[in-house]
Order: sequence, then C-alpha cells, then structure tokens
Amino acid sequence: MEVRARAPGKIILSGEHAVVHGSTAVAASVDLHTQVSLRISTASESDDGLIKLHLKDMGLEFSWSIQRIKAVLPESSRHNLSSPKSCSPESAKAITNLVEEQNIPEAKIGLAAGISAFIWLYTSIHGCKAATAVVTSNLPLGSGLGSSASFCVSLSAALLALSDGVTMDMSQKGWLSFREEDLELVNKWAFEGEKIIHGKPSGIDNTVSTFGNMISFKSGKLTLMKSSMPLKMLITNTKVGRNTKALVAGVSERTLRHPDAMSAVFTAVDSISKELASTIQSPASDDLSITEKEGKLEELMEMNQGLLQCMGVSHASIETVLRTTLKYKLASKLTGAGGGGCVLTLLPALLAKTVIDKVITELESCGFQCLLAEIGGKGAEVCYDSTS
Ligand SMILES: Nc1ncnc2c1ncn2[C@@H]1O[C@H](COP(=O)(O)OP(=O)(O)O)[C@@H](O)[C@H]1O
Ligand SMILES: C[C@@](O)(CCOP(=O)(O)O)CC(=O)O
Ligand SMILES: [Mg+2]
Repeated sequence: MEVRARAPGKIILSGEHAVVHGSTAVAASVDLHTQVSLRISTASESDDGLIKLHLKDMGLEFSWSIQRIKAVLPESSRHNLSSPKSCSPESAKAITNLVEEQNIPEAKIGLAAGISAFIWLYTSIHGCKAATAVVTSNLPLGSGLGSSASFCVSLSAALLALSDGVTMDMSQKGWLSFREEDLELVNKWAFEGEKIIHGKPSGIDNTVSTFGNMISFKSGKLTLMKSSMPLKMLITNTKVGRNTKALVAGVSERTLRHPDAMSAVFTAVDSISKELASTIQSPASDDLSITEKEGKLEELMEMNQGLLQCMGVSHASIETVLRTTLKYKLASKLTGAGGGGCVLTLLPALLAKTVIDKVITELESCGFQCLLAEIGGKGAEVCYDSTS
C-alpha cells in the first residue's frame, strides 16, 4: 500500500499570536509544500519489522523496530480514527526517549519535535506496522511559513489515505482532494501533531494548510474567504532562525504579567483582522477603488505590526526589512511567530516592476531571501499512482 500526500504552507495576513488568545486572524495558503510518500507493509508482504522516516532534503534517516515501539509505547495499538486523541505526558516522555535514541545531529536538534509528531501520528493511526515515510519540502523550516503544520497535515493526509478512516477512490489517477468531512478528520489529527511541535497552537496553520484558500479563523472556527481584489505579497525571509513554541510561550508569559494591557492588545488585533477580512472581500466600487482598499490594508498591516511589537515578537532583522520597504513607501509586517523568520510586504497592483526589482535587490543585499509566492491555492491532496 502506497500513497503520496502534499499540503501547503501559509502566510498570516493579520492576527498571529493574538489568535492563540481568542482573537480573529486571517491566513492564506502559499504554493510551497511538504510532501510525504508513505508505504505500509500489508499482512501478506514480507517486511523488515521497521518503521522508517527519511527526511530526504536533510539527508537524514531514522528507524525504529516494531518491538522497540511496542515495548516503550504500550498504548500504541491503533486509536479510534474518528476521534483523535492528544498525546499524554507519559506517551510524550516515551516518544522523547525513542527520538533521543536516534542521535540527531546537534545542528538539527529542532527536528526532534517533528520526529516526535511523526511517531505519535503514525502509531495512533496505524498502530505498529512496518512502514517507510519519505518527506520532502520546499518550505523553509522554522521561518513563519507554517512548515510544522504542513508537515503534520501532509503526514495525517497520507496516514489516513491508507486507512479505513476516510473514503477515497484508490483507482483514480492524479492528485485527489478529500471529501469535506475527511478534510475535517485530517485537520483534527494534524492539530494533534502541531500540539507536539507548538505546545499551544491556535489551529490556524493546520486549518489553512488542510483547507487551502484564504480563511478567517477565531477560536477554532474557520470561515472561507473570497478575495475581491488582487493580492500580491512579497515574502522576505530574514533567515534568522527561531522556534514558534518558545515565542508563543513568551507571549503567554507577558500576558500573565500584564493581563489588562495584553487583553486590550488582543482586542485591537481582533478588530484589525475583522476590518482586513471585510476590506479584502468587499467589492471594489466607485466609493472604494482597489488603490484605496490597498491603502487600507497597508495601514492595518502597519497597525498589526505595532501590536506584534507590543507582544515582544519583533526582531532587529524584521525592523531592517520594515525600514527598507518603507523607503519605497511599502507597508510590511512579520508573518507567523516572528522573532526573525519571514516578513510580508503588500505589493500594490499598480506598483512598477522596476520598484519591485529595486526593493528585492536592496533586501537581498542585506542577506535576506525574497520570494513572490502565489497565495490562496489548494489544501491537502493525495495521489495513489506513482506516475503523476
Ligand atoms: N519537513 C519536515 N521534517 C521534519 N520536521 C519538520 C518538517 N517541517 C517542519 N518540521 C518541524 O517543525 C519545526 C518548525 O516549526 P515551527 O517552529 O512551528 O516553524 P514554522 O512552522 O513556521 O516553520 C521544525 O523544527 C521541525 O521540528
Ligand atoms: C504564532 C502563531 O499564531 C502562528 C505560528 O506560525 P509559525 O509556526 O511561525 O509558522 C501560533 C499559532 O497560531 O498556533
Ligand atoms: Mg509552525
């Protein structure tokens, strides 16, 4: 039994961090993906008794014997597929031991969280069967573009696509979408994986990676959005590494120290996200031209960035990108958890290509990496044939 699954990364146009505390946020998928190829041995096939994880881009391979997993994770018999369970503290400890035994290179130790999520999702959905998962990704890891969620969504999609938990026509060729209710199940399982990586995720990243498009999201509920204007975003990766779990925990600690002030910040972000969502969706008219709508978005992005600074998640490298784009009268904000990572800059529809080229050249001369990604594409998909 073999399948491939892919799931996109994302940008957050407004509301990161505040969304963890109940505010509205707006996000869109980007056309960068994590892809998982999964092969599970059937009862009739001979196998090597191993569960293998190959992180191909990094040239790393990990494997665990079925006996070892059974000994350390006694509850690893398959769970009820339709009601995903959270990883208990005991299981988390056992999984940490399984990961530590693999001697991950010190420079790549951040991968430990992703590998733990793999073990939890694999054993919960398929129990202890020999298998090989090969992962590739063109998303930068730990940069705010949701690589953790896209990893968990593509993994959950592949695992469920080879289970009886979803309904798929395995004889169909090419990339296939899930039914709505199956997408919801993929999303729930991915959220359990994302919890292992983020600690306390809001669920926005796995939701937009699963369903694709552009969404507004509040307290676990998504609303699909339909943009009525062109939205071109420049993504600048500062290449400053950071970790979402630590940044989310830092904002929670600040909230405990200053509950009233932070509650006002989160309320302001909620209003910004709602206004941003309605601006993006309202039809351009004589009252509000595309240019005026872009002006509104720019102001809202700048206000959101100011509030992210209040939360303590900006960074000197982010400030450099903001200053550089402002020289060209362009508005920017960090996207994702901040502390480094990626910055979004709105490129107005009528902006001359020469200006875009100039701003990119200047940002890249600072050592940053720029990309113009398409936003709002498809969510999780699977493919059963090896030719597509
Ligand atoms: N392709 C992958 N293979 C293994 N682990 C991954 C992969 N993509 C993401 N991860 C896990 O997610 C972590 C990065 O997640 P995070 O800090 O939330 O940043 P982001 O989601 O913005 O990329 C990595 O350190 C790793 O643990
Ligand atoms: C900061 C946060 O709002 C988004 C994190 O995104 P990323 O992992 O930095 O891509 C956290 C969350 O919503 O779970
Ligand atoms: Mg993440």
